[in-house]
Amino acid sequence: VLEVQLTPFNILLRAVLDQLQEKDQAKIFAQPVSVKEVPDYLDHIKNPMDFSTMRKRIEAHGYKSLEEFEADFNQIIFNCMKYNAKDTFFHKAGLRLQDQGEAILRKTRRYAERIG
Ligand SMILES: CCOC(=O)c1ccc2c(c1)NC(=O)[C@@H](C)N2
Repeated sequence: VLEVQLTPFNILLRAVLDQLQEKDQAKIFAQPVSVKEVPDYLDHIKNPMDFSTMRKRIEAHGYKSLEEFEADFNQIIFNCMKYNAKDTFFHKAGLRLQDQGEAILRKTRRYAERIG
Protein backbone atom coordinates (compact mmCIF):
# COMPACT_ATOMS: atom_id res chain seq x y z
CA VAL A 1 0.00 0.00 0.00
CA LEU A 2 1.36 3.40 -0.94
CA GLU A 3 2.30 4.87 2.43
CA VAL A 4 1.50 8.59 2.40
CA GLN A 5 4.57 10.62 3.29
CA LEU A 6 3.66 12.01 6.75
CA THR A 7 4.91 15.55 7.17
CA PRO A 8 4.31 17.23 10.55
CA PHE A 9 2.00 19.69 8.76
CA ASN A 10 -0.16 16.91 7.30
CA ILE A 11 -0.29 15.15 10.67
CA LEU A 12 -1.51 18.43 12.19
CA LEU A 13 -4.18 18.87 9.48
CA ARG A 14 -5.44 15.30 9.95
CA ALA A 15 -5.72 15.87 13.71
CA VAL A 16 -7.63 19.14 13.20
CA LEU A 17 -9.93 17.50 10.63
CA ASP A 18 -10.67 14.69 13.10
CA GLN A 19 -11.60 17.30 15.75
CA LEU A 20 -13.88 19.14 13.31
CA GLN A 21 -15.59 15.90 12.26
CA GLU A 22 -16.30 15.02 15.89
CA LYS A 23 -18.62 18.05 15.88
CA ASP A 24 -20.58 16.57 12.97
CA GLN A 25 -22.29 13.74 14.88
CA ALA A 26 -25.08 13.51 12.30
CA LYS A 27 -22.35 13.07 9.66
CA ILE A 28 -24.18 15.45 7.30
CA PHE A 29 -20.85 17.06 6.31
CA ALA A 30 -18.89 13.81 5.96
CA GLN A 31 -19.53 13.12 2.25
CA PRO A 32 -20.44 15.19 -0.85
CA VAL A 33 -24.15 16.07 -0.92
CA SER A 34 -25.80 13.37 -3.06
CA VAL A 35 -27.03 14.80 -6.37
CA LYS A 36 -29.38 11.80 -6.55
CA GLU A 37 -30.96 12.80 -3.23
CA VAL A 38 -30.73 16.54 -3.87
CA PRO A 39 -31.05 16.93 -7.68
CA ASP A 40 -30.93 20.76 -7.74
CA TYR A 41 -28.01 21.07 -5.30
CA LEU A 42 -25.40 21.92 -7.93
CA ASP A 43 -27.70 24.55 -9.49
CA HIS A 44 -27.29 26.56 -6.29
CA ILE A 45 -23.89 25.44 -4.98
CA LYS A 46 -20.97 26.08 -7.31
CA ASN A 47 -18.16 24.90 -5.00
CA PRO A 48 -19.32 21.78 -3.16
CA MET A 49 -17.10 20.72 -0.25
CA ASP A 50 -17.18 18.04 2.44
CA PHE A 51 -14.87 16.40 4.98
CA SER A 52 -14.01 13.37 2.83
CA THR A 53 -12.83 15.67 0.03
CA MET A 54 -10.72 17.62 2.51
CA ARG A 55 -9.18 14.39 3.81
CA LYS A 56 -8.22 13.34 0.29
CA ARG A 57 -6.60 16.73 -0.30
CA ILE A 58 -4.57 16.37 2.92
CA GLU A 59 -3.27 12.97 1.77
CA ALA A 60 -2.42 14.49 -1.62
CA HIS A 61 -0.42 17.26 0.13
CA GLY A 62 -2.89 19.68 -1.43
CA TYR A 63 -2.90 22.19 1.42
CA LYS A 64 0.05 24.61 1.45
CA SER A 65 -1.17 26.55 4.48
CA LEU A 66 -3.64 26.46 7.34
CA GLU A 67 -5.51 29.26 5.56
CA GLU A 68 -6.17 27.01 2.55
CA PHE A 69 -7.47 24.30 4.90
CA GLU A 70 -9.72 26.81 6.70
CA ALA A 71 -11.05 28.08 3.35
CA ASP A 72 -12.38 24.59 2.53
CA PHE A 73 -13.93 24.26 6.00
CA ASN A 74 -15.59 27.67 5.55
CA GLN A 75 -16.85 26.52 2.13
CA ILE A 76 -18.69 23.61 3.78
CA ILE A 77 -20.40 26.04 6.15
CA PHE A 78 -21.15 28.64 3.44
CA ASN A 79 -22.75 26.02 1.16
CA CYS A 80 -24.87 24.68 4.01
CA MET A 81 -26.16 28.13 5.03
CA LYS A 82 -26.82 29.07 1.40
CA TYR A 83 -28.68 25.96 0.29
CA ASN A 84 -30.71 25.24 3.43
CA ALA A 85 -33.41 27.62 4.73
CA LYS A 86 -32.92 29.17 8.19
CA ASP A 87 -35.52 26.98 9.90
CA THR A 88 -34.05 23.67 8.76
CA PHE A 89 -32.08 21.09 10.75
CA PHE A 90 -29.25 21.37 8.20
CA HIS A 91 -28.98 25.16 8.51
CA LYS A 92 -28.92 24.99 12.32
CA ALA A 93 -26.31 22.20 12.20
CA GLY A 94 -24.21 24.44 9.95
CA LEU A 95 -24.34 27.27 12.49
CA ARG A 96 -23.27 24.94 15.30
CA LEU A 97 -20.42 23.50 13.26
CA GLN A 98 -19.29 27.04 12.42
CA ASP A 99 -19.17 28.04 16.13
CA GLN A 100 -17.50 24.85 17.33
CA GLY A 101 -15.16 24.76 14.35
CA GLU A 102 -14.02 28.36 14.85
CA ALA A 103 -12.97 27.55 18.43
CA ILE A 104 -10.94 24.55 17.20
CA LEU A 105 -9.28 26.57 14.43
CA ARG A 106 -8.45 29.46 16.78
CA LYS A 107 -6.61 27.05 19.10
CA THR A 108 -4.89 25.47 16.09
CA ARG A 109 -3.62 28.85 14.82
CA ARG A 110 -2.18 29.64 18.23
CA TYR A 111 -0.55 26.19 18.46
CA ALA A 112 0.91 26.45 14.93
CA GLU A 113 2.28 29.88 15.79
CA ARG A 114 3.86 28.63 19.04
CA ILE A 115 5.66 25.66 17.43
CA GLY A 116 6.71 27.96 14.58
C1 LIG B 1 -30.12 10.85 2.17
C2 LIG B 1 -30.62 12.25 2.01
O1 LIG B 1 -29.51 13.11 2.29
C3 LIG B 1 -29.73 14.42 2.07
O2 LIG B 1 -30.71 14.88 1.52
C4 LIG B 1 -28.64 15.29 2.54
C5 LIG B 1 -27.57 14.71 3.22
C6 LIG B 1 -26.56 15.51 3.67
C7 LIG B 1 -26.60 16.89 3.45
C8 LIG B 1 -27.67 17.45 2.76
C9 LIG B 1 -28.71 16.63 2.31
N1 LIG B 1 -27.69 18.80 2.55
C10 LIG B 1 -26.71 19.61 2.92
O3 LIG B 1 -26.76 20.84 2.70
C11 LIG B 1 -25.51 19.07 3.60
C12 LIG B 1 -25.29 19.87 4.85
N2 LIG B 1 -25.63 17.68 3.92
